[in-house]
Amino acid sequence: MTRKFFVCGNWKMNGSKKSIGELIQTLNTAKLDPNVEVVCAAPAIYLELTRSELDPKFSVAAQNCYIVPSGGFTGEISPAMIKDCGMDWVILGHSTRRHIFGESNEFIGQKIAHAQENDLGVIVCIGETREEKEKGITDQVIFAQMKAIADNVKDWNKVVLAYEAGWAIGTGNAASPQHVQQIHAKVREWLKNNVSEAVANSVRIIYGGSVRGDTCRELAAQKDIDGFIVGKGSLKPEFVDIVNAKA
Ligand SMILES: O=C(CO)COP(=O)(O)O
Repeated sequence: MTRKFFVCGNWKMNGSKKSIGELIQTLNTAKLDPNVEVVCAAPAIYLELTRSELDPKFSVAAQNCYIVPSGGFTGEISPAMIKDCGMDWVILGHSTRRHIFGESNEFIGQKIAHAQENDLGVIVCIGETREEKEKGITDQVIFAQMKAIADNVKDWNKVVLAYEAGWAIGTGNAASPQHVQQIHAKVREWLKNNVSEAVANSVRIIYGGSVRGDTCRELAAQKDIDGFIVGKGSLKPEFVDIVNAKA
């Protein structure tokens, strides 16, 4: 089964009209591997600007959403609004959301269910913190996250799983290709045992945590690494090299 390589630039809370405009120019004119699906996740306030200026061959993602269509939820945006403004994807469960904003597995599950009801693609992040890794509970943490995800997914064709080594995010040092491959293989095995073999074979599992132009090729060569979610590296021209990691 071939899984289309998937690279998401997660801009997080970065950029301005000027810098985003420049980044979009770079992406629109770059020579990119046509076999790669590329998604840019912009801050909510720049979503429409990004969608209108970025070449239609790219998708655009929101970085979060809420669990109901509308109402008295100051500061939140809904999947219906994200769709209404022309986006196809939303990132859910990013380690920022889990560990700075205290989102639980259960809450992230509710977000997944509601985003799917609105036909939004979901890029769902899983992964362990440094503390959890040191305690030796990585598998336990990831499988609990997977259970909350699987309990809420209706359409696996619209899910991309992102394994983010929490301890590698923003450090400049990615997890080793061997570590990432091992975790991705375990996640696939979990899917085979708890969802189905077809889903285990078809769902894309991408890696995040200090992916850089110079280290992405070795990661991309691993058999269960189907792409990347990229923070800092997605704000620079280097992102083009990461998209082209398999070319
Ligand atoms: O959190 C990440 C992507 O969602 C990774 O960020 P960095 O690539 O900056 O480590």
